[in-house]
Amino acid sequence: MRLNGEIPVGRGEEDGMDGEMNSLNYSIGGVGQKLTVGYALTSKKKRSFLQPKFLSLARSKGICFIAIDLNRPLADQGPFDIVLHKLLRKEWWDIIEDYRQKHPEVTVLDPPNAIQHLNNRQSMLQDVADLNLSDYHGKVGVPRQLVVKKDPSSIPYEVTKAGLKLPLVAKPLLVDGSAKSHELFLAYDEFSLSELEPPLVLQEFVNHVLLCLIVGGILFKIFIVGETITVVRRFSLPDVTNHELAKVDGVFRFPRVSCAAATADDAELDPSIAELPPRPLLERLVRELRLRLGIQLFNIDMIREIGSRDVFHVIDINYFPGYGKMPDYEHIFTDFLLSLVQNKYKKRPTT
Ligand SMILES: Nc1ncnc2c1ncn2[C@@H]1O[C@H](COP(=O)(O)OP(=O)(O)OP(=O)(O)O)[C@@H](O)[C@H]1O
Ligand SMILES: O=P(O)(O)O[C@H]1[C@H](O)[C@@H](O)[C@H](OP(=O)(O)O)[C@@H](OP(=O)(O)O)[C@H]1O
Ligand SMILES: [Mg+2]
Ligand SMILES: [Mg+2]
Repeated sequence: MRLNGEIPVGRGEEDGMDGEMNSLNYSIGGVGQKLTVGYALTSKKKRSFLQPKFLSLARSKGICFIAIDLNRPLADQGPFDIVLHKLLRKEWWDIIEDYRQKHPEVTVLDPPNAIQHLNNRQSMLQDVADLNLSDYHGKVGVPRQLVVKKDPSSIPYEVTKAGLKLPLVAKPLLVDGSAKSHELFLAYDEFSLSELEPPLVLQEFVNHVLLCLIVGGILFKIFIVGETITVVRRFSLPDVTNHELAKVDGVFRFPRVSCAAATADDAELDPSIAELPPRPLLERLVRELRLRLGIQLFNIDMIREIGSRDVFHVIDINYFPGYGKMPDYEHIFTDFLLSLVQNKYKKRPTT
């Protein structure tokens, strides 16, 4: 588990993949090993992930990145050892699934059906809930939540029927990498929720600040790259007090909190807030989720329940998150890519 400084990166617009072809092809550096990674990423993801320092380290280790041309059949490109992908286009899912089935020798990161499980905020947390991790160096659960598919007028009734406690965080049901899917609202009463546009997930807000700090609570962002776990601390929303709840009505859109600029790793924090979740708990959670989800590249957002030391809630899981801001991502990622191929060779029977 590493807790180094963050790598500053600018943000770009959210869009699909641009029309560029092979702009990041690199010849293989002077090492014996060759590894060809095809990538199909949004322009934003390319900018944040394929940074010059990473590409040059990869090149020195014999890893070559090739942009996949979406205007040509995938099977005519490569050959690739690994395909890395995160795109907004709907047509892509069928293309990559078909390719994966016809080319089992290529490691596709990650399988499209597994990613789709994380692209829906209802199914995303299901495996954590099913795991029922309690009494294992702590407890991990998920907040109670309700899905509203259509008819916002039924929300007040549904919220009361489900016994959900206010305030509620309203999140778009589907997560597709677009800015809209990250538009979140905090609702102080159930009636105002009818103003929002379904499909939505209404999630109980978990208070997670120990003292009434002005800056807000702390969120643990747990980055997973294969077997490697890296945890960083980010600032989160402040608690909602009962006094505030009684006084305020309405739904309020909140800005992107807990983004890379909200790093709390260098902040002077009360040790009871800053203490990371126990390592054995994280290892167990990640091992189980990797197995159940069938995914190698994701992160988990976790908060510690107010007043507890070891009760945690997972509130979000993201596929292929902003690794460009993960400390030491260059080394972690290149080692991971190389390990995939080494493992493949190890598994091959000798003739
Ligand atoms: N149930 C909750 N209880 C307390 N705080 C929450 C809850 N849900 C979300 N938050 C706060 O809102 C932030 C954004 O929520 P969430 O992570 O679900 O959104 P997102 O758009 O999927 O974010 P990401 O950029 O990580 O994909 C969290 O980092 C946390 O600070
Ligand atoms: O790096 P932080 O601040 O933690 O936030 C990330 C989000 O969690 C990811 O969801 C973003 O990836 P997508 O835009 O592909 O969903 C990711 O986008 P990026 O990789 O393009 O920076 C980031 O916005
Ligand atoms: Mg999040
Ligand atoms: Mg998310």
